[in-house]
Amino acid sequence: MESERAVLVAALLPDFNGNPHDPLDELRSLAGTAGALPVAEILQKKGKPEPATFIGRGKVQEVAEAIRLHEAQVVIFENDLTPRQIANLEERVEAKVVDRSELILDIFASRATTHEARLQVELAQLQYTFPRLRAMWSHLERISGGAPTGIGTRGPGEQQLEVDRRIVRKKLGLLRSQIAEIQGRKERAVAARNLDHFSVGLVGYTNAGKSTLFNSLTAAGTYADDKLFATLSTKTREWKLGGGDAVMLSDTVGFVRNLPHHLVASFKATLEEAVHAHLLLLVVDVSDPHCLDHLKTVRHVLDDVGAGERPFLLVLNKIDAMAHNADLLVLESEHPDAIRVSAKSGDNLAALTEAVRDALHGQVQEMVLTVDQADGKAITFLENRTEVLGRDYADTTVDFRVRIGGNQLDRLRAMDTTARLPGEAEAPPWRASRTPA
Ligand SMILES: Nc1nc2c(ncn2[C@@H]2O[C@H](COP(=O)(O)OP(=O)(O)OP(=O)(O)O)[C@@H](O)[C@H]2O)c(=O)[nH]1
Ligand SMILES: [Mg+2]
Repeated sequence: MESERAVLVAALLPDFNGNPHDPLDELRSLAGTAGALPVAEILQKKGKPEPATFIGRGKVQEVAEAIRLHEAQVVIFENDLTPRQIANLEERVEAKVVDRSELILDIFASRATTHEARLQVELAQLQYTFPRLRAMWSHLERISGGAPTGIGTRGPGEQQLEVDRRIVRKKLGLLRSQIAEIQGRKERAVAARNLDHFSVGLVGYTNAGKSTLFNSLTAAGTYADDKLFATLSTKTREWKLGGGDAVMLSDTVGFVRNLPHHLVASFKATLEEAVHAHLLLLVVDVSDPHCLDHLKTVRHVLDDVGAGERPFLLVLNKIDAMAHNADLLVLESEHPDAIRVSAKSGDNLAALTEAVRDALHGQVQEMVLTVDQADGKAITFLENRTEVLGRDYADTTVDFRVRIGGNQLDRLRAMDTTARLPGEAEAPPWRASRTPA
C-alpha cells in the first residue's frame, strides 16, 4: 500500500510539553508508524487556539497550499481538536484532518493482535467517537448538500443520532464487560504467580528496546520492531538468573507523551500489571537525544497508574548505537546505579542479571514470626521453606526467628495461618517484607 502523504501541523501553545527544539519530533515518528509519509511541516506559536479552526486563518491557508503543492491527502495535528474544528478544517483545506489522539488510536488499532488488546482499542476508539457523533452527522449532512434540514434540529438526522448513540452505548457496555472478564482472569493468574515468584516488569518509552531485552534475557520470540507500540499486550516468561535463581519477566506496552486519555483508561489494567511487579526495569534508549524527556514521560505514566513508588532499576539501553549524548551524563549522575546495556549485542546483560539477583536476595529478611503451637501448617512451612535461626516457646505460641524471602512471606500469608508479624498487620505484604523485624 502506498503511504498517505501527510502535512504535519502543530500549534505551540504556552503549555506545550514536547521537545522545544524539534516540536514535531514525536508526531513525525507517530505518523511514520501509522504509515504516513510526512511531506511538509507547519508550526504556529499561539497564546490560545482559535475556536473555529485551532490555528489562525493565515495558517489554514498555508496548510491548504502545502496540501496542493505536495499532493498530500491528510493533515495531522499535534494538538487534539474538537469535532467541530476537524469539520471546519476539513472543509477549508479540502483534505482529511486527523488529530493526535486519533493518530495514536489508529496505531494501536493496527497493532492489536490479542483478543484483549483489540477489545481495549475498540473501547478507546468508541469512547473517543461517542461525543463526536453529533458533529459527524451534521458534517455529513453539510457535505451531502444538507440533506433533511427540517425545521429546527428534530429531523431524521436527530433520530439517527439517537439510534447511533444507543447502539454505541450498548456496545461500550459489552466491551467493558468482556474486557473486565479477561482481566479478572488474568489478575488472578498474576496474583497467583506473584506469590510464587519474584516478578520483574520491563517498562519504558515506546521503541526503547524492551522486547529486544525481553527476548535476549528469556530467549523468547516476542515481536520486536523499529516501530512505536510494537507490543500492546503484556507477555511474561521465566528469566533464569543463574545459580538456581529465576524471576518472572514481563514485557509491556510502551509509553508516549500525552497518551490519549481514553487509551490510558482502557489500557490501564495492562499498564497496571507493572504495578504488581516486585521490581521494575525502566528501559531508556540512550541513543535517542531526547531520552531525558522520555524518562520523564515514563515516570509520569507510572505515577498515573499508581506504580510511581515501585522499586526500579534504570537500564540504559542501546549503548552500541550511542552518539555523544548530554542527557546520558545527567541520567548517570542522577542514577549512579544505572546499568548500561545493549539488548541487541548482549553487551553487559550479565551486570543487569547480577543487579536483579541482588534485588531478589535483598528481599530476604531476618524476622520473628509468632505462630500458634497447634498450627501445624505454619510450622511445617517455616521448618521446610525458611532458614530457622531459633525458636522461643511460650504458653500456646512459638516465636520463630527466621530468614525468609519476601515471596515466601507472601505465600505464608496467603495460606491463612496463624503466623503474624508484630506491628505489621496494616502494611501491604511487599512493603512489610522489606521492613526489618
Ligand atoms: N542499536 C540497538 N538497537 C536496539 C537495541 N535494543 C533494541 N534495539 C532496536 O530498537 C528497536 C525497538 O526495539 P523493541 O524491542 O521493539 O522496542 P520496544 O521498547 O519493545 O518497543 P514497543 O513495544 O514499540 O514499545 C528495534 O529496531 C530494535 O532492534 C540495542 O541495544 N541497540
Ligand atoms: Mg515491545
